[in-house]
Amino acid sequence: MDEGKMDENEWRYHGEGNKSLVVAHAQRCVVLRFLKFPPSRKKTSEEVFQHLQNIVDFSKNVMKEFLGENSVHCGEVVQLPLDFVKQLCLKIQSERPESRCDKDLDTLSGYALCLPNLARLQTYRFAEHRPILCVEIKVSLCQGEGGLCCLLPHKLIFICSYACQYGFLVATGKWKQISKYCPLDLYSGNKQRMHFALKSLLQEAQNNLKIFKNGELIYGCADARSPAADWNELAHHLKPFFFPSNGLAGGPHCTRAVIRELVRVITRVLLSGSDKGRAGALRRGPAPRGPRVCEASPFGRSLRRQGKNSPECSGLPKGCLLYKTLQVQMLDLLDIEGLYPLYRRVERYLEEFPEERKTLQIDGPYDEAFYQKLLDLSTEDDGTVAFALTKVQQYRVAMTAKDCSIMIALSPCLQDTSSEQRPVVPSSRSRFAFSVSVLDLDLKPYESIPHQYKLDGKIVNFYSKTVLAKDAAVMPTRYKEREDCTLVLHTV
Ligand SMILES: O=P(O)(O)O[C@@H]1[C@@H](OP(=O)(O)O)[C@H](OP(=O)(O)O)[C@H](O)[C@H](OP(=O)(O)O)[C@H]1OP(=O)(O)O
Ligand SMILES: Nc1ncnc2c1ncn2[C@@H]1O[C@H](COP(=O)(O)OP(=O)(O)OP(=O)(O)O)[C@@H](O)[C@H]1O
Repeated sequence: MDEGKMDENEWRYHGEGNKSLVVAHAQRCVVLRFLKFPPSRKKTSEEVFQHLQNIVDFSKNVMKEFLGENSVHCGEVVQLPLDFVKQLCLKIQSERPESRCDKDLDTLSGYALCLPNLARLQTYRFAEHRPILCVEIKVSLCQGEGGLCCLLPHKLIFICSYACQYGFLVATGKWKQISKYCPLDLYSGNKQRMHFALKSLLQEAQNNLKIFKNGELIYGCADARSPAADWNELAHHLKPFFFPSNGLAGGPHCTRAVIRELVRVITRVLLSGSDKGRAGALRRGPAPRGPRVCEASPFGRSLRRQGKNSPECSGLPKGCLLYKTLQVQMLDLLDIEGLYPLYRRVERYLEEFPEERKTLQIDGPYDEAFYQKLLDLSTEDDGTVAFALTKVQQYRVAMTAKDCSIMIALSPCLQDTSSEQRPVVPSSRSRFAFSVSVLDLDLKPYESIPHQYKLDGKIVNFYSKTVLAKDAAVMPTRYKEREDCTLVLHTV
């Protein structure tokens, strides 16, 4: 990219989250990822540069190590002409969803990240000329055992932390309605449960699912408050990919068939082995944690009705990206209640020795030494700041993996599949070359720990009150269906 000759007309709005905004080049397979800040909180150019460089270093030295070379794209920091950034900002403003406009794109520093456009191409080296379908899944919280345990009249049940949080977010108005999606189903490795999770995401995409065709968003909410998407329209877009040469008639039968194919292909891709990463080698204590069954998932409830109440072992193949992200999510050997006192220990130390913040690598550099310390999974607290710090850093990395997105790109194979350079996944009427990547691997800031602690307290409070008050108006429908809880016990 020639940063000297930038023309805003060659770039278009692509998407944004809470902290960054992405624009894509109209012809080339690259994106620019800008930071966003609240209007009152501007940062200096040096701070923005350092923040972006930290993102690159963390991807390169930590996440690439854990998740593998091919799944993580670190990108590079680029400096752009300020005039270009200002014009670009004006050009895209009208396309931004209203709910994201509480923060402004950083137009002052001139720095951004340049990354491959994962919605358009499959690997860095390979420029695509074929149609590309791309599915982005924000996996969301999937702690092995995080969540709430409730004591019912006859049994103890478990609600995963995702369901707890979403029940809370629906009640507080952030999301329209509770989704049937449960990360524990997606991470179960059981095909039926994974199909159910993916269909649930397709029904209620919220901020968890987006589908792009040739780089354009065709499905999923650009805005939390967008109306529900239409399966018939989605099937119309997908039909040429999954039923290329047959005259499958339109209508509900066709829609179902196309959606079923999509769900099957995505499941196969998610279960496929990817390149090496060291997450699988993370040593754990005697009882390995893994996804169990969540009461809030209709699938989980039906398993319980069949008497399959005990946690299932994770059936994910070790080489697949889901397995590796799960291992990183489980780096938090302590939940937030256990971690908070350790965070306070580090805080007290920093209050006394503020100059130590740098040596402790609280805000970077995220280098090889930082990575090595993450591998220490000991749980015996010797009362030191070093122990507390390791747990705090592991917690931050685990939170990052819980909030990342997986991007799956599918491109129909040419007749001669033997010439494919990449792995191939079959569907019933076609074959796709595919790639799987991970997005949004920005390390959660140290300061997010008190936020998590407060949020956790609010969620527990919300559930205690909701369950105990049996408030039919606030209680999500699927909790209403079951017996009332007599007591919400504790977070686990
Ligand atoms: O605060 P939470 O738990 O609601 O999670 C935030 C997410 O909200 P969600 O629960 O998915 O609706 C939030 O997602 P949205 O912006 O709502 O799509 C972000 O992922 C946020 O991360 P960051 O601040 O951008 O690093 C997430 O913040 P972190 O807590 O992971 O830092
Ligand atoms: N390299 C990329 N290629 C294609 N699309 C991308 C790329 N990086 C980001 N995007 C798109 O831009 C969107 C916003 O990016 P990202 O998730 O990194 O933002 P964020 O503000 O960090 O998100 P969050 O709110 O989850 O923290 C993504 O959902 C994805 O659709």
